[in-house]
Amino acid sequence: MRLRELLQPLISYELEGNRDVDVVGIEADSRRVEPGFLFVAVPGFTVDGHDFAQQAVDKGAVALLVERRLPALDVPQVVVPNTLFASAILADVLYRHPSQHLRMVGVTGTNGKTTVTHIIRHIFESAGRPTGLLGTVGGVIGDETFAVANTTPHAVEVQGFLRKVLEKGCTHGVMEVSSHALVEGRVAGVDYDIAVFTNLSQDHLDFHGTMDAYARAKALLFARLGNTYGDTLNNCKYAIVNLDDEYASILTEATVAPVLTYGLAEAANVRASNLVLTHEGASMTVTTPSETFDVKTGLIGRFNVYNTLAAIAVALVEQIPVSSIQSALATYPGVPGRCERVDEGQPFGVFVDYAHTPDGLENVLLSIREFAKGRVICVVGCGGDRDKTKRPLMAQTALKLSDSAIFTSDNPRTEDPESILDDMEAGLPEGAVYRRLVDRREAIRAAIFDAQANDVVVIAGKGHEDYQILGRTKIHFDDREEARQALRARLSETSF
Ligand SMILES: CC(=O)N[C@H]1[C@@H](OP(=O)(O)OP(=O)(O)OC[C@H]2O[C@@H](n3ccc(=O)[nH]c3=O)[C@H](O)[C@@H]2O)O[C@H](CO)[C@@H](O)[C@@H]1O[C@H](C)C(=O)N[C@@H](C)C(=O)N[C@H](CCC(=O)O)C(=O)O
Ligand SMILES: Nc1ncnc2c1ncn2[C@@H]1O[C@H](COP(=O)(O)OP(=O)(O)OP(=O)(O)O)[C@@H](O)[C@H]1O
Ligand SMILES: N[C@H](CCC[C@H](N)C(=O)O)C(=O)O
Ligand SMILES: [Mg+2]
Repeated sequence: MRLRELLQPLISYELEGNRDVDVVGIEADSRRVEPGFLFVAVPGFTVDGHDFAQQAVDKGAVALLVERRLPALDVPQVVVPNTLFASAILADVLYRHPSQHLRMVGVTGTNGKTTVTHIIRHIFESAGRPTGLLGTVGGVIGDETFAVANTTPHAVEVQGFLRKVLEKGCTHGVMEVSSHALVEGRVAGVDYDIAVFTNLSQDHLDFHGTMDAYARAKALLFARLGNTYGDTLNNCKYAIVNLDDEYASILTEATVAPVLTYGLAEAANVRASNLVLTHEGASMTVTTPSETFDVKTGLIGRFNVYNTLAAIAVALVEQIPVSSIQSALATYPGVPGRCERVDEGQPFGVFVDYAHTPDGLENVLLSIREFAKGRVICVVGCGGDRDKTKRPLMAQTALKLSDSAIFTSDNPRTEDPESILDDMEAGLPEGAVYRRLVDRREAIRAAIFDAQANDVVVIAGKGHEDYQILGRTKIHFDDREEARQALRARLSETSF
């Protein structure tokens, strides 16, 4: 595509050089530039991408998107105020606006995004609407899966993925939209039809600074929905918001689109009542302005009632028949690494879960306590190079809501694993009883060797992850495999 065509939707930019060069790709990492690419110079948190422009040109970049003009480079330079946002718009143009040809659902919130997007995809596909999915666990189109580096990747990856979704014949796209992505404009070129808010609680304060700024980041998704209600179905935009969350009004006030609320509160448009929560799942009655029906799901815990309601609300605005929603929920297999059972025939429960925030941990432990007949044993750690303020809170939650807490490493990244554990311990009261085992394998083993009949072991924080990041190295590590190995060893030694 010629540079002049690519730049068409940009409102304000300066360009020196030939507008007619042919651009075949866009890339913000000089190391991945190929001949014919436009290189995007991003002033990052660690280094400044402008310093790599020469390297990009040497590798064949035919144009540069920059925030300041760079001297002595013999390719056209497009100067814009914010290269991240501008590159997101250009990626949408390069991939020929895939989101405009799909019904696009974006799900944001601190916890539950992965779960809600997976349930939505399952309902859509069960109702004959092929749906591409993008999020923490990866990209999914039909039977194909694609690895991703981030929950919401860079704009070029997002747009390239959506183009694939469209080309594979999908009618819908559903994706997790992280607050980082919203602030950095990774989805600035995506035309969402439905925005969903799950909840907001403490996380990522290292990035956003305050809860207020974090909430405003989430609201960006809702601010972008237009007010085309009443148009053809393809143009209807909806905001779907958890009314029981204390931040709900920030989201509803941010949008001009019609709002459909969900929750347990009387006032919610899609409301659940008659909840029956067991170790096998949940059943509930769902009331909407026009009908009342029962649903059953294999997902455990009150928080999953919210996730289920969010997905039901989306399905309803997409006019999926209630019977289809009911049968899809009843057969939903669950999300990898979210309350995933590990069963080797032992007489106690073992769950691997992705709770990595104080609220996530509280929710999963409270849910498990509701049905655990014996003790709850919790193995948990906190990620390095991430929000430090959540560490003491997660340790307090684990101590308060479990009978035996074992603190260990999550992904320490470039931090000293022992000092992350020190941060966790700093929140604990004098005389608190817990164990500290920095080696995650040892911690999982200790929990499984400690468990007695009817106890429940919860291994929290890493869920589906099949790696551990130590320093800058990624090693293979999977909580489910580790639990299975420890269970086999235990069962070979102990007869219950
Ligand atoms: C805080 C954050 O958003 N960081 C992202 C950011 O990193 P950064 O600003 O430090 O990048 P940098 O290293 O300074 O580099 C600046 C620019 O120079 C370029 N560069 C760098 C070196 C070089 O040799 N050549 C070159 O061109 C880089 O490609 C980049 O464009 O830009 C990088 C390139 O796009 C991202 O990979 C990186 O995400 C990292 C991996 C990350 O872990 N982000 C997390 C915090 C994140 O985004 N998480 C959210 C939330 C998850 C959730 O809660 O659901 C997510 O969506 O995953
Ligand atoms: N609605 C919810 N409210 C509170 N906690 C939840 C909710 N849904 C899930 N959780 C907890 O949070 C963990 C992560 O859930 P999930 O992966 O769906 O969230 P996410 O928003 O995608 O997380 P991430 O920010 O890492 O992408 C789960 O394993 C569970 O412990
Ligand atoms: N999306 C979350 C995942 C955290 C998972 C946890 N295992 C960790 O590595 O901190 C984040 O980027 O903060
Ligand atoms: Mg996720």
